[in-house]
Amino acid sequence: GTGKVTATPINGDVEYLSPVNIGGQTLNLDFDSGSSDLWVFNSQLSTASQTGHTVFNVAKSQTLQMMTGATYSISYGDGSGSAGNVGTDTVNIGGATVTSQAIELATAVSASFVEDTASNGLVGLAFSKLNTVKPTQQKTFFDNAMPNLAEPVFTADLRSNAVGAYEFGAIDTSKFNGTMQWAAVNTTNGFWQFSSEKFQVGDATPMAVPGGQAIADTGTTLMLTSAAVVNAYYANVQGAVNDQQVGGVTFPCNSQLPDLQFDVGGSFMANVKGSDINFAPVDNAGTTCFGGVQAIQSNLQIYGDIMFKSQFVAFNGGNNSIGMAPHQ
Ligand SMILES: Cc1cc(CN)n(C)n1
Repeated sequence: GTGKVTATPINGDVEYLSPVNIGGQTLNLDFDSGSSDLWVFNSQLSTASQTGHTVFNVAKSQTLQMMTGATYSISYGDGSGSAGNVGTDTVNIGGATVTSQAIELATAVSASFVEDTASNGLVGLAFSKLNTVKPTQQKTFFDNAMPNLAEPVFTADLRSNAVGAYEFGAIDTSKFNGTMQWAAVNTTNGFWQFSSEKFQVGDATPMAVPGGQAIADTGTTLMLTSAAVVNAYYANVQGAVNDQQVGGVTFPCNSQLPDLQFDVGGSFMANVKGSDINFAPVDNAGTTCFGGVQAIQSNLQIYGDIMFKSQFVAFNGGNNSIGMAPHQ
């Protein structure tokens, strides 16, 4: 079968939320190709933590079965996290259904999750080896669904300030331009990881990347790469400054940002539109804007939603490859 759900941008494309049916209850969740736990806000949480959220009511599901002695605890690159117990239930994502999916039920969530009332949990879509359930590690929705999918794939069609889609089991060729190009994924670290050794602005000299590896991460808002690449890119932008106060590079909102090409698997260069690199204003007047490409100190670069807004991406769990093509 196949399944398709909307991916709705929240608060200026900070995250994208999709409806998921769990045991008959529908919650808006954040699909995260950079982690491997499916966890939800639920009726076990303190009233304070539940405030503003749609929670999964553990008493109301006819099909929820608690997994005795199982717990989870996860923390993310941005310092957020959650922990709790575990059950299994039927999960239906736009028609793709798994009857016994591990549902991780938060009993504690970090402040940033409580404050983010649009999101009621995450659906981890990286590799199951990263799943945090103990004593028995659990499989992701995609791993469980794959045998029954028409094709062992899911795609991310994320749009700038517009509703996009996640689809399981099919690649909708009407959603992208030209031929999709594919690269090998290295699953050793449990991510959708591929080699990405260089960036290029226009026809300038390509910039090398330390470590030369990147992950495709729908759960990260920005595109995070080396400081050297970030500085070289924004050197093309009049008035760009690295503003410690704000926490990264800003520039005048009316800047003409150049496109940025990045290497995928050593086999092709994919493009990020300059317009997508203008992430958001930092001041009320909308004079100064925050860059969508920012620096991290890591040999593993993180290509988040800024990249997905320019590229339609297919994740192939059958042969562990990643496909990209410019959105239609
Ligand atoms: C909640 C969450 C998910 C991710 C990316 N995997 N981050 C950085 N934060």
